[in-house]
Amino acid sequence: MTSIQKAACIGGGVIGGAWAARFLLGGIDVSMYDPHPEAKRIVGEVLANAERAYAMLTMAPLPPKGRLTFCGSVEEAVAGADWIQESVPERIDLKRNVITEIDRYADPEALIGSSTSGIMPTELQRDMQHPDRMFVAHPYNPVYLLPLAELVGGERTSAETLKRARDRLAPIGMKGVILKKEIEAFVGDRLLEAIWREGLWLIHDDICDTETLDDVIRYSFGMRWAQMGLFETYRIAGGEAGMRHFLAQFGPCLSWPWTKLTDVVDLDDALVDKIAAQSDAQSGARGIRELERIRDENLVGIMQALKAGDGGKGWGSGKVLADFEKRLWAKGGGRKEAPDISQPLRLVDTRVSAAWVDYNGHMTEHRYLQVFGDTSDALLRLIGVDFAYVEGGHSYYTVETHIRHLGEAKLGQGLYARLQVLGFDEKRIRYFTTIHDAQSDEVLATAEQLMLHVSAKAGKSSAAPAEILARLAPIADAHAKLPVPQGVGRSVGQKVV
Ligand SMILES: NC(=O)C1=CN([C@@H]2O[C@H](COP(=O)(O)OP(=O)(O)OC[C@H]3O[C@@H](n4cnc5c(N)ncnc54)[C@H](O)[C@@H]3O)[C@@H](O)[C@H]2O)C=CC1
Ligand SMILES: C[N+](C)(C)CC(=O)CC(=O)[O-]
Repeated sequence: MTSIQKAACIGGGVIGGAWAARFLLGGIDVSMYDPHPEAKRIVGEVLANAERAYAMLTMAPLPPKGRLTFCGSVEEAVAGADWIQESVPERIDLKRNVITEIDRYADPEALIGSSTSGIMPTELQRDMQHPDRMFVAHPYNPVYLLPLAELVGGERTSAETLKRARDRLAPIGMKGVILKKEIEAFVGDRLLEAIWREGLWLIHDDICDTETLDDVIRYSFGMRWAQMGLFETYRIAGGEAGMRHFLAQFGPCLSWPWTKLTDVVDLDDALVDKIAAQSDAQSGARGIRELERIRDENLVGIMQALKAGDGGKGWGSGKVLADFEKRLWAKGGGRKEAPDISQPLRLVDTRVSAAWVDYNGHMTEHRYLQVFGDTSDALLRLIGVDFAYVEGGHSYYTVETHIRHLGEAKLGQGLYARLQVLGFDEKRIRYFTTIHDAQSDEVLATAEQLMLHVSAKAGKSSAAPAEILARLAPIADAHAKLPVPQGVGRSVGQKVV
């Protein structure tokens, strides 16, 4: 699979800045051109929020962050780039001129994507010398978290270009979907436009205010749509008879007056004032960056939940995240330098994400187990029990865990975990892990655990092969020289009655 080596972002506002963050956090150098006098500050703030979100999103080893360079011209920015993303304002004349300028200076092999929300690529590529490599890559805000890009070719885009674009997005955790034909506003914005139009009418006609309308979405079908789309959801709504029954039952409603879709609401001053005032009352107490952070925390939580879907394989955007992490582990998970085995192994560094915090305002108990589990996985990778090993039919399963909670961890707090091997034989590994506050090193929790080597096919324990045991033995020997950690062998000792 090919990957992007160097990206150029032309336009660094809401979308261009977030594309830059997606590339940079994917380890890709970015050259940015945006004449806005505050472009550096704006992009810097978007990037800071993106880095915060990634710290919560994944514990897989991200590549070293790419280098961001601000350039004085399109020509300078596109030099050496193999993916160029145009994200200037939604005006056809401006976009066409910018894309034609990109085309003039870019490497002929470079891919040129436009972030346009609705202009047909045929319109945008009209004046290009090499239009075959130009397409729409329509992303969703925030680009650094939401994985989708609609890939749309124009009359002169080659089919190969769209395939190459899709392949290059996967390594940065994105899912490119190729549309069969171009159409204004593509698929996503056609659907959003319908709901947006209807929403404006509902406010105009005083049926509800903006807050009530948003509540209707987020407490109901908005939650459904994060995990299943329109058709799969309605198939289920058809009951056992499925889609045919759904169409038979609700088809006739389509000709009832359930929509004002074809009418365009007049956005006159009165309606603009009304919507702005309601929106201020709803959300004005918080700044945009704060709202972005809240949105990002929620999205991270949803994506992590979806990563566990479908029996742990990942579902929807959670599957894209799982695949992204698989690639990261395959690339960077096997440590380059051997760790210092004379001390308990520092195997995981992480941060408390919003989804980990419970009603007591601190990290909830099962997230400790998640960090302990991630630490066990890191030990296994270290001794050669990686994805390929598991796919080969063998693994280690945890069969016993005793956790002690000694301190609290709060939202955003940095944590790290250290693991000491207590003993092993051909089937078992016994070990002790401590979770620490990254600032003070204070121990917040400990776990004593036992893992068993298994043959997944046979469904029972089996002896680990010699090469795995040979990697484990020096660690266990070194750790045997360390003092036995406090808490080893503890059970729930306090008598309550
Ligand atoms: N905001 C959104 O939710 C989404 C927007 N889009 C699309 O992304 C594109 C950009 O939209 P936003 O980022 O929202 O707009 P924005 O207004 O936040 O950013 C546009 C940026 O382009 C810069 N710019 C203006 N002329 C330029 C030029 N000649 N060369 C380089 N930079 C120039 C501006 O200084 C500004 O920073 C549009 O095509 C929009 O339809 C796509 C998906 C979602
Ligand atoms: C409002 N918008 C048309 C610019 C929205 C998009 O294009 C996609 C999104 O992120 O909602």
